[in-house]
Amino acid sequence: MDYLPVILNIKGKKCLIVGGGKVAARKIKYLLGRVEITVISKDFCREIKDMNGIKLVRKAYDSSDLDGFDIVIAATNDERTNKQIFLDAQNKNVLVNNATSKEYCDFLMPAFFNYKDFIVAVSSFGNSPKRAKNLKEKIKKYLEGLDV
Ligand SMILES: C[C@@]1(CC(=O)O)c2cc3[nH]c(cc4nc(cc5[nH]c(cc(n2)[C@H]1CCC(=O)O)[C@@](C)(CC(=O)O)[C@@H]5CCC(=O)O)C(CC(=O)O)=C4CCC(=O)O)c(CCC(=O)O)c3CC(=O)O
Ligand SMILES: NC(=O)C1=CN([C@@H]2O[C@H](COP(=O)(O)OP(=O)(O)OC[C@H]3O[C@@H](n4cnc5c(N)ncnc54)[C@H](O)[C@@H]3O)[C@@H](O)[C@H]2O)C=CC1
Repeated sequence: MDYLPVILNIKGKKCLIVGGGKVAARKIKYLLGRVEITVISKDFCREIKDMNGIKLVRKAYDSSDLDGFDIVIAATNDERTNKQIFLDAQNKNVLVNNATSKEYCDFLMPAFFNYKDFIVAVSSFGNSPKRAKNLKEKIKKYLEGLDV
């Protein structure tokens, strides 16, 4: 497992999300109000359309779309496009997360929650995101009422 857990400082980073469905919407919410966000997609779900403070660009992904960004999240439902985004990002030194393949990610998104002065995050190294989510929920319940 060639992974190292880190806490990424995203302050001032320019973030691109490719894809406009529910998975993109969830990942946008993690960043919303904290960084500059652009979303490129062939179409956008209602939840994304209703978000304030993000730039929406209706188009199919193209390699030049990455220019000027620090971080990209590939969240289309087309694995080939997401893999292409990963390859382009590697070429351009853009940090990349890919919603359809752990193999083509620089970083994975853990299941996480804020707790008091902490953040608690759980990863299955991409092997079982649903179980990571379930474990997160159990830890959350366990911590309720605990004095840390
Ligand atoms: C590798 C990774 C890349 C990344 O996205 O960063 C990835 C990849 C994939 N996820 C898939 C499926 C699902 N993912 C979720 C949920 C979450 N997935 C998240 C992270 C990650 N998912 C990264 C690894 C995390 C780790 O290390 O464990 C969470 C934790 C964080 C977040 O992204 O928000 C978030 C919980 C948020 C929360 O609530 O806390 C659910 C359940 C649900 O949506 O409720 C399902 C349906 C599962 C089912 O139903 O069985 C598929 C198959 C798609 C398909 O087959 O179509 C792939 C692709 C593949 O596995 O190759
Ligand atoms: N990582 C994760 O947490 C999870 C990942 N998934 C996977 O993530 C993928 C996306 O899921 P949803 O958001 O539910 O899909 P969706 O079908 O709702 O949305 C896909 C979006 O990608 C856009 N798109 C497709 N090709 C494009 C291109 N070439 N250029 C620009 N935009 C393009 C579409 O217009 C659409 O807006 C699915 O393949 C699913 O299997 C699903 C659940 C959780």
